Amino acid sequence: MPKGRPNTMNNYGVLLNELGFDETFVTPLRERFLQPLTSLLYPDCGGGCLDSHKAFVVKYSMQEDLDLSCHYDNAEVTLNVCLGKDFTDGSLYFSDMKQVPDNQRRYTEVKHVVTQGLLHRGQQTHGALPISSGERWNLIIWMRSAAVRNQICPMCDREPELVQTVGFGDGFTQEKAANSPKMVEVCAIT
Ligand SMILES: O=C(O)CCC(=O)C(=O)O
Ligand SMILES: [Fe+2]
Repeated sequence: MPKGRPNTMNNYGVLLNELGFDETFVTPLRERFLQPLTSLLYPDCGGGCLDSHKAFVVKYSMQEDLDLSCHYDNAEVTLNVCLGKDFTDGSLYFSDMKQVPDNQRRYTEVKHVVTQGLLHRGQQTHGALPISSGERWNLIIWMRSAAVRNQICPMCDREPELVQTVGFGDGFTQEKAANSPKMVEVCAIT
């Protein structure tokens, strides 16, 4: 079965839509359980009107990716769940929102506990430190709000130019008919 990379940063992992998990698992999780929380926590960045997502599992091991460099997500709000397995080190770190210049950013390390989920703004810069043994697997859900990203692309900070696609694409929509097809942005960085 052909298999895509989870995103352009991680080399190892799996996209959950390729396993058919969107309709059965991720969409109900987002709508029923995550959006009530994100509405309260992140009303400033679309937490109350999330309407699509990109979900994937990332894998780190001694022979594969060890860490993830500092970045922001193609998301308004992100859920990151530590699935295990056994590993040492590999903490997450968080810094300021992407608008803060590199040389003024402060960093906080967060030890991620297996089974626990962590919500954060997608545009807050973050990364994962190298593991020093074992395997680290995380479920990542990049949640998106068309109402927010249709105004300005969160990856290039410009007005989106749209091309038609199937599925959620990168979460942009053409604000015409309610049932208009989903669109993907041409400069997508995922
Ligand atoms: O490995 C992690 O826990 C972070 C993954 C991440 O930040 C991402 O995929 O956007
Ligand atoms: Fe990320």
